[in-house]
Amino acid sequence: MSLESRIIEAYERHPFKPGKYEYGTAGFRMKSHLLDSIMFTVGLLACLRSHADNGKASGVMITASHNPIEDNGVKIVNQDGEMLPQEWEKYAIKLANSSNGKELFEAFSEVAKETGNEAILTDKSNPILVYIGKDTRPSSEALSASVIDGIKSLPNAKFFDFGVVTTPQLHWVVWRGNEENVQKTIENYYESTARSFSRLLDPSQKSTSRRQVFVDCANGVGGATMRKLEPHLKLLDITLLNESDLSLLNAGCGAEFVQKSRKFPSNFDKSNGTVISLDGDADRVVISYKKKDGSFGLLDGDKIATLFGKFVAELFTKNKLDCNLGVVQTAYANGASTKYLKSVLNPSNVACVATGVKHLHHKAKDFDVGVYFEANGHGTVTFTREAFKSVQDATQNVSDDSQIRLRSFFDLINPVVGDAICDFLAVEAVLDYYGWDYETWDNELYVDLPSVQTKLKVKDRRVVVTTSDETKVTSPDGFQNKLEKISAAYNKGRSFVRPSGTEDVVRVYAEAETEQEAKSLAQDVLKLVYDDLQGTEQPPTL
Ligand SMILES: CC(=O)N[C@H]1[C@@H](OP(=O)(O)O)O[C@H](CO)[C@@H](O)[C@@H]1O
Ligand SMILES: [Mg+2]
Repeated sequence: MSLESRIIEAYERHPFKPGKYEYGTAGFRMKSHLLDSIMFTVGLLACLRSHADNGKASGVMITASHNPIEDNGVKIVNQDGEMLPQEWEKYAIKLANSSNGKELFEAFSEVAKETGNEAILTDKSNPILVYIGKDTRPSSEALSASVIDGIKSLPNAKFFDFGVVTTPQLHWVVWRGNEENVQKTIENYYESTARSFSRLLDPSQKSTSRRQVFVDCANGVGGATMRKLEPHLKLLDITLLNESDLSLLNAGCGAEFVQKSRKFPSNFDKSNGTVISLDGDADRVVISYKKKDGSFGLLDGDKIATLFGKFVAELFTKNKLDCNLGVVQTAYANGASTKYLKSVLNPSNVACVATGVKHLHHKAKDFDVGVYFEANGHGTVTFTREAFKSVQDATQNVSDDSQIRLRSFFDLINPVVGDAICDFLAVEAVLDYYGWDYETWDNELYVDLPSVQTKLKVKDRRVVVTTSDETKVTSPDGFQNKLEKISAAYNKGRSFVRPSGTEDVVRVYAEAETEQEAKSLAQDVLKLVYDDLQGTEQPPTL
C-alpha cells in the first residue's frame, strides 16, 4: 500500500472535529473529546522531528497539566529534551487542521519537503523513534493510542511507550537517552535523581536523620511518580497528600491553586508547618508554610530562583569557577527580588523577558548557567555542555563537601525543562546547607514588596502593545505616561499592564511599600484601563 493510502486509511479512524486548532505554549490543549484526530497528526509530526535528526528520539507527552479533568492536551518534546522549536509550531498547526486524510497527506508531504525531510515519503526514509508518555487522566490512554496510530502509519517508524510519567520525566528520557545514545528507563530517572539528591544533601553520606516533608501531588501524575521515587529517598520522611483521587484532580490543591488563591491545599494540616505543592503534571512547584505569627506564607518561583542563584554563585566562587551566571525573570517578579539579585550578581546578568516559559528558557541559554523561574513555580537551571564540563573538572576531589555539593546540584537539576520534583529536592538540600527553615529563607534574602495581580475585560485587548519585556506600554499613545504618573504617587510604586496570552483580559500588576498602597495603586490602574481601553466590565473592588 502507498504511504498516501496508509495515512488516508488510518486517519479515517480518527475523524476530524471541525474547529481551528492552535499550538501554543501549552501545545494543543482543550476538551479531551476534541483531541483524537489532533493526536494522530502529532504522532506524524513527532516522526518528522526524529527523522530530521536521523532517528534520534523525539517525544510526545499527553497531559493538560493544571486544567480540569475533562480537558487534555499534547506537547511535542524535541530531540534535545526541550520544547518543540518555535519555528515548527506552524507545522503542528497545519497538520492538526487537516480535515480529511487527503488533506493531511498533502500537508504532511509539504512539511516534509519544506523541512528537508522528503526522504520520509520514500523507502529511503531515515530511522524514526518516538517516545510517548501520558498522565493519569481517564482520556489519556485512548489519546495515546491515537498518537501511536499516527506513528504506525509510517512503515519505518518505531516508538516506545513509557506509559504514565510526569512531563519532566518524559523530557528527561529523551534528553539523557539522546545524549548518551542509549535508551533510558524511568528507573534510571529514579536512581539518578535519588543519588544526586542524597549527595547534595549529605556529601559525606554520614547523616542518619531524615527531613520531614509533606508533598501535595494535586491528585495528578506526580502522585504516582512520588510513590515510586519515595523508597529511593532515604534521607526524607515523606507524607504524600492529594496523591491520586482523580475526581479531585487540581481541585483545591496543587501549585496553581496554592499560588493563585494563597491558601493551603486541602488535606494539609497547618500544624505540620510546610507543604510542597506540585501541579497536575509535576513541572511546577510552590511551597506554602505557616509563619510564626500564624499567617500564610508563600514561597514561589521568585524565591526559588533567588535561592538557587545565591547558592550557585557562592559555590562557583568557593570552587574558583569562572562561569557566566545569569538569572531570568518576568515583569511579575517581585521588585524586591530583582533588587536583591542585582546586588549579588552583575546587574547585566539579571534579565527580564516576556511572560511564558519559552521566553525565559530561551533567554537563560544566553548565559553559561541560567536560572529562571516564573512566579507560578515553573523553572529550572540551564547550563551549556562546556559549563557542565567546567563543573566536572572543578569538582574532582571526592572528599571536598563543597565540590560534591556543586557537582550534585548540577546532576540533580534538569536543564531542559522545569521538573517540580528535582526543584523541590534541590530546595530541601540547599536550605539544609544554609541551616535555614522556610521562614528564614523567606526573610533572609529579601522581603517581598506587597503586590496585587488583577485583570479586566476590555473591548479589544490587542490594542495594548508593550515593550518586549512587557514592563511598559508603547501603544495606545500617552497611556504609559499616565500609568507612570499614577505609580509615582506611591512609595516604591510600580505597575504594568499587558494583554494576557491565555485569557481575553488585560492583566494589571501593582506593587508598593504597603499592602494598602499596592491595592490602591492597582485600583487606580484598573480605572485607567477601564477609561482608556474601553473596559467592558466594572473593575473589581480590591
Ligand atoms: C500572570 C500569569 O500567571 N501568567 C501566566 C499565564 O499567561 P498570561 O499570558 O498572563 O495569560 O499562563 C501562562 C501559561 O500557563 C503562564 O506561563 C503565565 O505565567
Ligand atoms: Mg504543568
